[in-house]
Amino acid sequence: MEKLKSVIEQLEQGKVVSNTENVKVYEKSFKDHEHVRLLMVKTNGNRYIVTVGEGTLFDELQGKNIGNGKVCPLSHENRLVLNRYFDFTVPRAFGTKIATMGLGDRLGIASPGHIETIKGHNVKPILAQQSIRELSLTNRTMNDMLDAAAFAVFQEGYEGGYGADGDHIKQESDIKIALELGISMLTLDCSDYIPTGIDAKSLEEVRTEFEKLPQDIQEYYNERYLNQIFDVNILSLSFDEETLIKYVLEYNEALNYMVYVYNEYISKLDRNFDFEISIDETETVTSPMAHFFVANELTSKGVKVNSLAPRFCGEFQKGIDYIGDVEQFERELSEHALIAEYFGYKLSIHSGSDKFKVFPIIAKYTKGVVHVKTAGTNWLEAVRVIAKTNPDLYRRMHAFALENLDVALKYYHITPDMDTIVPLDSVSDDNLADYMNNDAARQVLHVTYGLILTAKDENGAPLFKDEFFKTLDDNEDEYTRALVLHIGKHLETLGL
Ligand SMILES: O=C(O)[C@@H](O)[C@@H](O)[C@H](O)C(=O)CO
Repeated sequence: MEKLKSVIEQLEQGKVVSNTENVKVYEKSFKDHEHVRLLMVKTNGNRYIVTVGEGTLFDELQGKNIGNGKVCPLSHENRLVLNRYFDFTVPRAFGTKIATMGLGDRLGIASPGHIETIKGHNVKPILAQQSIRELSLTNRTMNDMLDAAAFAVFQEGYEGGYGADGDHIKQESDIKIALELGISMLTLDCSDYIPTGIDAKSLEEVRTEFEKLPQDIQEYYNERYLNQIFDVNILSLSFDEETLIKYVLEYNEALNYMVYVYNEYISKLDRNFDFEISIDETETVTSPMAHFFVANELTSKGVKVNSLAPRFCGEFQKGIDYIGDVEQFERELSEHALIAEYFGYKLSIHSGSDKFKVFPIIAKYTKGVVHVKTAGTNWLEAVRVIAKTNPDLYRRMHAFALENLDVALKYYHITPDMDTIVPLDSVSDDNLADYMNNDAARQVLHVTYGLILTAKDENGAPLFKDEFFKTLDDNEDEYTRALVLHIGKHLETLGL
């Protein structure tokens, strides 16, 4: 702390503060706000906001008084203070007219690199984006995610606006918490309400199930869809009995939940908000017709969505390129895009990490109005930095990931070809980062992140976490460069 005395003095005198041997200064964070000066610095691996001046902002920030100033940790309480005084640190909604990119940060340290990455691109960043699955696997809270993003925008002096997505939320209790904490976007995951296997059933089988639904529901759907033609942009859609019945059986319950959540929570918010519907994390592929059916029902019930994530044909597995028939994908995506445009929301592409084969197709049909989510690839870039800068740690993490893969497969669907992973003892330190160019190794490291970050030794001490964060902190510029390169490639291929 004493090392920060001279920073305080220089701030008081209105001097430009520069790095010293012991203190890294985040120059872009400097703010002079109503007689209070603030600057973010790092010393001994810890970041602080150093402040001098007088007034309520100075008084409200909590920290240690040194000389005439104060050294404030990046605590949750101090984040709330920044939110009250600096609007740009508060997450905001972006509506349906501009592209947005979900930049999930499982570590809470990637956002400075993401902010650098989006410069010069036509996209707004959703810097805070974590699913309940990710938060529980990493032992983090929604507030940890929000704090990290707000401090990152402050550190980088980024005033262009960012979003915070409560991603893949299923339970009502989690919706309530996330909304109260100030998220600007909610991704409602309806997969628990979408039964699988309906598509494979015969007309007779599904008809029997349909007839078990209340009479008024059956009539409602029959009247609305049978013997009708729907003109959707250049598409002309009509439903036969079997198709309609299957969609009703697949989506009726999910639709009820979407409508309920919208009426109960989203429509009552007194702030702009991005509401996303996700029907992607299920084995039931969303055909363009099914997409239309869901969207048409939502619209008729007054539900306003900002984006919708279908389950596309083929496979969007985590951390690797698209698997499947690219021509079929193009045909279907073009229709999904027309449907989204017709209803006035953005198509949302989940598991958007590394889908380079299909990004140009997505770019062509969504014409710069799309939402793409990434998360795992940002973690994998951190792992790449570890492989380059701390080979010994990488080796231990890699071995641990292979040993514990089975546990991680309960949470993620991946199909890595394990035979393509070169044995660790045959790879020199200089080549360890090449594992991050091998699909199977990427996937193994991708899905085991939670296990790696929470593993403990026999004394209960973190097995990797502390060393992992220290290594990345010592190499923060390297991590930023890696993200600029890799996520930059995403943005360029997406034409954003
Ligand atoms: O791993 C997760 O739970 C999330 O990051 C993803 O499912 C997220 O919604 C996503 O699609 C990131 O690519």
